[in-house]
Amino acid sequence: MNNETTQKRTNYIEWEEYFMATAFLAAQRSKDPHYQVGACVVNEDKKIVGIGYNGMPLGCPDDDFPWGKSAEASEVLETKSLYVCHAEMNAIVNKNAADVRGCTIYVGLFPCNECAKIIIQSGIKNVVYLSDEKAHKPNYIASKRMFNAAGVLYRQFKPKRDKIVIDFTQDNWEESPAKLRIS
Ligand SMILES: O=c1ccn([C@H]2C[C@H](O)[C@@H](COP(=O)(O)O)O2)c(=O)[nH]1
Ligand SMILES: [Zn+2]
Repeated sequence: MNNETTQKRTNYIEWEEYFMATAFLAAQRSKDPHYQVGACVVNEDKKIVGIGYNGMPLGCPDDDFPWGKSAEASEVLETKSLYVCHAEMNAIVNKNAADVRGCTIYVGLFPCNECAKIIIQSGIKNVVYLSDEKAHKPNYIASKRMFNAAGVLYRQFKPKRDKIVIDFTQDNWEESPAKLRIS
């Protein structure tokens, strides 16, 4: 008996899950011991045109620059804050399209004021974020003020599932095709 299925799969991830998961995968490249942030820029045709994560600038070795955060004002040069490129900035400068006007940026953490400025100036029109845990801080309040004034729409991503797990072990491709566990 031929039990080949002719129906399409139904357990596939939705576009928004795909873009946010791409941002989260990029975040796994981050060397920041406290925050791993990823960002994914998507155009109006649902094509990914830029990906980035928080990291040291090109030519600034991860092992030579500081990753600590708190310090006396006199020691600020030995904190990451003066050096790290934020995920949003990297995703925008890494773009593989002429520009990112009208795009949506998917990001794990609501953008800070510096990223908000770059987002606005680049022409990105929508921000989809997961965490807003820094919302009480002045620079994040400033981000919302600028987005509101500039007409950049922002909304929180509400995941329909807790996990998307990528598993590279592949015993039998046909019997268990995509080793992507969704829960
Ligand atoms: O818009 C943002 C804000 C922060 N990040 C990254 C940069 C740092 O590595 C961490 C923590 O930020 P702090 O300013 O030290 O709190 O998160 C980012 O990528 N994008
Ligand atoms: Zn930022």
